[in-house]
Amino acid sequence: MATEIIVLGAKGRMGSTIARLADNDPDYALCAVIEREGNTDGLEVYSTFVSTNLQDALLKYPSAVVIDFTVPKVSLDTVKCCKEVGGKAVIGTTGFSSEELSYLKENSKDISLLWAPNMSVGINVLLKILPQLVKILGEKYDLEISEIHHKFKKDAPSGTALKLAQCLAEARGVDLDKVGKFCRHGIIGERSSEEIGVQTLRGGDVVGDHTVYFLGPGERIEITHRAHSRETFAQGALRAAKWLAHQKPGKLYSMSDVLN
Ligand SMILES: NC(=O)C1=CN([C@@H]2O[C@H](COP(=O)(O)OP(=O)(O)OC[C@H]3O[C@@H](n4cnc5c(N)ncnc54)[C@H](O)[C@@H]3O)[C@@H](O)[C@H]2O)C=CC1
Ligand SMILES: O=C(O)C1=N[C@H](C(=O)O)C[C@H](O)C1
Repeated sequence: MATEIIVLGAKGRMGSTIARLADNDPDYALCAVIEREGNTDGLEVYSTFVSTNLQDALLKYPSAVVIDFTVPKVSLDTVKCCKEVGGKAVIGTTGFSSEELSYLKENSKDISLLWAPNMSVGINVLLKILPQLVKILGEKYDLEISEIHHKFKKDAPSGTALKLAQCLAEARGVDLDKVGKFCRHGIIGERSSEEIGVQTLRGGDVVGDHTVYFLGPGERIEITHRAHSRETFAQGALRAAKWLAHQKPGKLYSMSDVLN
């Protein structure tokens, strides 16, 4: 049976990619496309329910999974709405504060909720193998991350870079809030061995590049993931929705649960 989908932020770079793919794939039924008020022009191309109100769409299609790639404030409202009406949601939005992420976790006890800052297979496989590299290479290898994104991106560092940094910190058994180095400028002194640097570049139309560096004595390893197209994230989001449609609430799911 086709998985019913509601796409929120349907005119965005990600929302439009997801809506187009879902509309052309018999495994999915695009039940509704939602945009902010004053920004729905052109959405009639999908021949589906067009609205500025998620609650209306969820009441009409109670079994549908909401896919939300918008901004943090809107995604928090999505969670609230799903809780009130009884919906499920896949959230790809990044830039949440730690309090906002706690809100997602808290509500995942009551609604089926998945959040992942990067829905590509490649990044999620990388997250699985990084801890092994950290442990094998040991303390002599300094850990750094860089990310490049298009000039329209609003949050920094990227959600993926933060997730990668979190993964490295956990593998080393340290607290990212203490060892994360998000800016270097001026006479900063020598690098400490425990710090994990995260650097941001912005420009042009880069879809999303992430590099993890292991900088050791006499050598270095650089592992780079480059997204060639937003379709790689969109396919991940659709796969996550298909999976989430059959999950009960209980925890804040992530892509590692889907790809298991
Ligand atoms: N998890 C992942 O794999 C990925 C996550 N992202 C994240 O997804 C988010 C969106 O990225 P883009 O699509 O590039 O942004 P975008 O700015 O192109 O799209 C956001 C869309 O949300 C709409 N929107 C705003 N308020 C709304 C409301 N109240 N109701 C309905 N729609 C509303 C906007 O009008 C816009 O069309 C960002 O946080 C980005 O970092 C982006 C790519 C992949
Ligand atoms: O805003 C984007 O474009 C992207 N955002 C995500 C992030 O913040 O990590 C994922 C991807 O790299 C594209």
